[in-house]
Amino acid sequence: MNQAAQHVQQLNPYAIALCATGRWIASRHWVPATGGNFSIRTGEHSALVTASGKDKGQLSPQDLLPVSWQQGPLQCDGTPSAETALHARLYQLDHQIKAVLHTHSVHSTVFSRLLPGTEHLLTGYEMQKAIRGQHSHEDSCPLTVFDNTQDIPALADAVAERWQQVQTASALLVRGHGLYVWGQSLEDAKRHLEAWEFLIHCELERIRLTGHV
Ligand SMILES: CSC[C@@H](O)[C@@H](O)C(=O)COP(=O)(O)O
Ligand SMILES: [Zn+2]
Repeated sequence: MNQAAQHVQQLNPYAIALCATGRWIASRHWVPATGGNFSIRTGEHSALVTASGKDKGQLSPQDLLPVSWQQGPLQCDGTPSAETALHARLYQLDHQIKAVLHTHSVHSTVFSRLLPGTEHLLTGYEMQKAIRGQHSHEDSCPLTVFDNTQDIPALADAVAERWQQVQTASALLVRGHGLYVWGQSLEDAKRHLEAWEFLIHCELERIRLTGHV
């Protein structure tokens, strides 16, 4: 087996795990119509990233493309997610991040459009403790909101500028677009995704019932 084939084989367990995660996310209806993208870190300056335009619930290992930013600019043989620059920036901002999941659920999309400002402070939910670093329902956890743009490097810059706040939630919202979560393992990222979807759903119900954002 040549070196390239060996490298691909070594990455296979990561790819298989991410494909299974994609099926679970799709079963929750959080990645309709090819929306969303996922990645898993494979080194200090590299990750496997979903190929652009794929159905994220029907991924196979060859749909996960090795991407490197070792030399600065992103390098990949193929067309990785249109949002790869944001994934790479998250890995650069925190070396402990091992997986990034981006979804387009109805709840996160609608919720992001109801928020007037650039952050939403969440407090009072036991489920907050599913977020790394949150220890009590009495804590307040800021979920940072960014305006949508097709300029992903600019979005990545905006995230870096507000990283101190953004990192508290292990998640961020892009208005009218969707949710990004990450974790120190794939399981961590999955837990953050499920917890944030639950919290966002609760907040939407609260807003519906009270009329107050
Ligand atoms: C189906 S439109 C969604 C895309 O514009 C984008 O936001 C997205 O999440 C998926 O893009 P992709 O390039 O497949 O990773
Ligand atoms: Zn998207």
